[in-house]
Amino acid sequence: MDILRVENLEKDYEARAVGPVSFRLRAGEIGLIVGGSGSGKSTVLDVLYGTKRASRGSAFLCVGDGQRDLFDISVAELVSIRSVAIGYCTQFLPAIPGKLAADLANEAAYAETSSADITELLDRLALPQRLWNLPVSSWSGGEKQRLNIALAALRKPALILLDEPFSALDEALHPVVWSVLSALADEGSAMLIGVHKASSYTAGAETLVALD
Ligand SMILES: Nc1ncnc2c1ncn2[C@@H]1O[C@H](COP(=O)(O)OP(=O)(O)OP(=O)(O)O)[C@@H](O)[C@H]1O
Repeated sequence: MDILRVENLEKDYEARAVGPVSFRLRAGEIGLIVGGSGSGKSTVLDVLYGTKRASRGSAFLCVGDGQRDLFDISVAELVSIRSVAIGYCTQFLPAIPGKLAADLANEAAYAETSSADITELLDRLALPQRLWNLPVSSWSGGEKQRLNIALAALRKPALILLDEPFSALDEALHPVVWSVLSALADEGSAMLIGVHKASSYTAGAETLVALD
């Protein structure tokens, strides 16, 4: 089943930045948007999340029993759809001063998620306990990036957008993060990941959009 169907997405700034781009993403599929710096990966993810407006095109997302065009809905409906169906891991976690990882994780998790499950996930992502009671604003870039992924993994939305999820991580952590993303896909979340290039650890993910 297609969870997302994008048709002729275009984004212009002063000049054309992206498109037209069309692709489909199935439930449980990991799809890549591949392209060099400045090719438009973040722009595609931003317009799907609604932080930027598409200039033309459609993006049909399965919501409940129907489909909604993310480019043709009210702000209120977009906010409501995001809260249940879309997660966005940007390259940088906008940390609220004073917020602890434990607070963020508890807010993201469903009521039935046990604290042992949260602990296990943070451990798997190599986020040791010594960090949990430190404000997230003091964490390193790579630690924040992994926490962002942990928060998405706890929410398990139908669609997760990830912008360069490996950019601040050393190579040893790439398969660690990939295994968490693969497990999420196995549970049914579809993922769209912007990366500079496909690599060995992204094996199994299809390149849906090649930009340049
Ligand atoms: N608000 C804006 N106004 C004008 N041009 C913009 C704006 N935002 C992005 N661009 C341009 O659009 C193009 C695509 O940018 P985008 O950030 O999507 O690229 P990217 O592939 O994600 O790059 P990177 O890998 O470096 O993060 C770039 O040339 C960028 O300068």
